[in-house]
Amino acid sequence: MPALRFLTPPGSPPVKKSLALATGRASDLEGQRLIGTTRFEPRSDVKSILITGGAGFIGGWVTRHLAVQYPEYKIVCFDKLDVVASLFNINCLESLPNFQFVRGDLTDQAAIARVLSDHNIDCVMHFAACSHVQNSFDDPLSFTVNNVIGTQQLLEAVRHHKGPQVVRRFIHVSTDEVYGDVVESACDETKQFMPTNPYSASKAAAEMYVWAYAKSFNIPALVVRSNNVYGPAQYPESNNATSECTGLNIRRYLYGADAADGFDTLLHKGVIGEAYNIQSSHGITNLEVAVRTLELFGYSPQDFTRCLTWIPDRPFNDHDYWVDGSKLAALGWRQRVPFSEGLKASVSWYRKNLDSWWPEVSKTINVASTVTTDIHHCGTQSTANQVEDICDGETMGESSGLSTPVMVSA
Ligand SMILES: C[C@H]1O[C@H](OP(=O)(O)OP(=O)(O)OC[C@H]2O[C@@H](n3ccc(=O)[nH]c3=O)[C@H](O)[C@@H]2O)[C@H](O)[C@@H](O)C1=O
Repeated sequence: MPALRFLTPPGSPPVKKSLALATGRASDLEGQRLIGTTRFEPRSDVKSILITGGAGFIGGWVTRHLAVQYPEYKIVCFDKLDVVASLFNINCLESLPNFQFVRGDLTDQAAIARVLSDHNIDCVMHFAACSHVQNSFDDPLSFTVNNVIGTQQLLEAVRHHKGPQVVRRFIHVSTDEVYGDVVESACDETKQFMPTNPYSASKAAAEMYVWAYAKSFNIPALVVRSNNVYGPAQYPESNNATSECTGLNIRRYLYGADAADGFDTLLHKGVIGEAYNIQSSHGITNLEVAVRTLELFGYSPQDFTRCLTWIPDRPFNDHDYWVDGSKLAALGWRQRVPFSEGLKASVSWYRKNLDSWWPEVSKTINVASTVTTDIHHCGTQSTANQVEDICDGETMGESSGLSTPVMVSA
């Protein structure tokens, strides 16, 4: 099979090593491509889609999904390949004639302009961003540079892109975090932004530029604010599966395949000028995530307390992002994968692939035998009691009767 056609702007570091590593180890995936299930009638006004951050986690799921499900579209993945990205996320596409990878940085407007023109881009899906909240407390300005200035450089390049094709759809990937803490009841897309950390502030700022460019320069934009996405091929951001705060913070988890279906639905059916929440109905506490993960690694309840340690919490930690996803549901999207099955698929995937995806990380994690989970303690209930409750089934739980995740073999 031809090697991936990686085009890199002049002066970029050679990708040969990681390319050989990537293509050489495609077999580790047993040819599996992790994608969603939806396929719509291709749009007549879209031929060539630029996916920024397409070698990352959520961007990777959407890149694989669109490249495999839509041979009618040219899919151009633009990624700077920072530490959280991996060529393994896209090397399974190497044999597809409609897929192209271009290495480049969003803050380089000229590089973006070249890609827009060289590939006659008429649709942009903007995933590239610094996304790890914890890191934004330590290095907030890099989030401004990458997420705000990077988005504006992209908008400027799109604004000035006047090739034979102009951009007809600009899908901006925002986040549910722009709302800040949403605990009392589900919020819809009209809720006021109340970002509480440097990451979510940078995403809120980026959205403001998108809406301003839409108004002033007619950028045909729609915005997506998703709950937490999880699943195979997510960079393991910390050495342990750590969970901060009391362990009782809630997140609503969406398996990668369901997220890919959500973005696919919005690519084909989303209305320009609108924002859409992607809502997961599976809310679960950090502590329960940790306990469920330990169970999947074969630990028994008496081991849990030994594996759970408390470390300092984030400066501020949103308790929940309870969003209402009715607008997207009205377009026909449904969440399919229950958290229990998605977590099982994820754990099994990491046990098989972690050491090849991110060798430098896997050296610090002995995935096979040790999963220690750090829980931030600022609550009153002791770990043991909380863990007991979870083992006795007193948990957030999840809706049942959803089908298993889809993995397409080559
Ligand atoms: C939609 C957003 O999802 C992600 O942000 P979020 O902070 O909600 O996700 P995390 O996975 O970083 O944290 C979830 C939850 O677990 C705690 N935790 C996480 C990682 C870790 O190493 N230890 C932890 O204790 C954390 O305190 C949270 O309460 C995504 O990163 C973001 O881009 C989104 O847009």
